[in-house]
Amino acid sequence: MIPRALTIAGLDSGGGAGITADLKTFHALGVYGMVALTAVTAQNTLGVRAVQEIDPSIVEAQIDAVAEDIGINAAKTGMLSSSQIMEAAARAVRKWGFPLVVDPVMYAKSGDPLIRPEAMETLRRVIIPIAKVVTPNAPEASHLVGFRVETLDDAKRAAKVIAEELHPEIVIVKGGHLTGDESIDIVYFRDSGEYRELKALRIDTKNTHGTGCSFSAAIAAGLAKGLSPWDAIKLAKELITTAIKYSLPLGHGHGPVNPMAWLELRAYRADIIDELNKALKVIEDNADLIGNYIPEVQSNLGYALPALYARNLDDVAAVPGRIVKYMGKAKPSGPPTFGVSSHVANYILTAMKHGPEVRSAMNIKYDNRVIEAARELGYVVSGYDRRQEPPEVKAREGASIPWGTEQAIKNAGRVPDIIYHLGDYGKEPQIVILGQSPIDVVNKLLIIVKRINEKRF
Ligand SMILES: Cc1ncc(COP(=O)(O)OP(=O)(O)O)c(N)n1
Ligand SMILES: Cc1nc(C(=O)O)sc1CCOP(=O)(O)O
Repeated sequence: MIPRALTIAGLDSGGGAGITADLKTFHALGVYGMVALTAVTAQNTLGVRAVQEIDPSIVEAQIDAVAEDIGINAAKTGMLSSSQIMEAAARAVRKWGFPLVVDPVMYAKSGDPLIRPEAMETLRRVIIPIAKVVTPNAPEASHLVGFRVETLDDAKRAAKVIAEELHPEIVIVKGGHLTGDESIDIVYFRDSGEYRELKALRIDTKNTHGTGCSFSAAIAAGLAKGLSPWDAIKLAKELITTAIKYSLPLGHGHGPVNPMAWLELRAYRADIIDELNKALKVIEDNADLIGNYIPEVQSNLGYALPALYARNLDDVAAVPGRIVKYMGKAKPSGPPTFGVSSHVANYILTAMKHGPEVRSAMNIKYDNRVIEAARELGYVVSGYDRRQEPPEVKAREGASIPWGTEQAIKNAGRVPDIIYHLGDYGKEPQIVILGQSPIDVVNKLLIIVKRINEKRF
């Protein structure tokens, strides 16, 4: 049966934190998500404007309702703003006995408070002691222990104090607010007294709204799936690092992290390979026609992840060993794979900066008839002169094609359908056909080639 997890948390109307972040995270990890809503916040990326707490008896009733009927394999708490809500949640947790991850939410990213001052003591006395895992960031840990947590040594000391004084099984003092090239979380196991560290490269972004929510939800999802606490924590660190890397630049403040990236990246990668395979089949079905247009350097057909995810050459799939000319026919050398193209991938990544929907391209042999036919057919054609390439660009590995593509886009005033160059010393002239998908590119090529063939007779 599908694992089931519950979030006991607040609603962020901006969709970045609270229950919406939690549900996205649960589902990204293949866990069915349920909600016990504790508060409605009128909130966006800039701050919290208003809060309406839910009646504590309704919070408890929500937990009872889903526990009785659907079952809860693990849960997490987020915003618990009052002592009464905390007492109600704690009663239900004790009654049903599921493992609990506590994100001790105190302030929003904007600095606005999400807990009543008098509830701080209830958080310490009632909620944290029933946690399997508690996940304070450095400022939250400081509030819980009464000293400033600014260094890794402070974080270690705070984790031990929280475990010994408040009795959760595992304490994670998160490193997001600390400094250094790496974000290091300190994990402390109360029973064994053991410390472990979780490290990830620090990602330079202001769009971190919902980080703590998604991280704690991911741990709860891992526990719901039956992972050991340590495996659940490691999985959560991977998910949140991906969610921050691909966070969304929305709003004017701290944009939301993107837990769906965990799922979307896998789905898009599979889809891209499928689409390339379909287009390569069309090339093989027209191998004689297309064989005449394979250049000396061979051809490649590339397809990039959507703009949010396309950062470098590894995010573009193409044909390893390229599309060769064999016995006069076009023949893909191998199955489409990510990270195997540099030339075609660079055309695509540069074009995407100007037209994010243009995610595919194929290079063919330069032939003046292709340029003429493409123009007659109404395609936008634009060239660049490799001989004009500045020496500093030439000297930089991999810089020539981005430079040339920029020139061609500038000349056309938009991303063209066709980019060509007439070569340089030791560089074969090329034509590159661009499009939204590999099928779009191959269709353009076939339309052009058929037009040339029609004109011959
Ligand atoms: C309703 C609600 N719950 C929790 C938060 C905290 O989220 P955020 O401000 O992004 O901070 P972390 O998730 O990183 O701790 C909130 N703002 N609203
Ligand atoms: C070698 C080469 N040069 C091209 C140019 O346009 O200058 S296209 C090309 C072939 C494709 O290369 P890849 O497999 O790295 O995409």
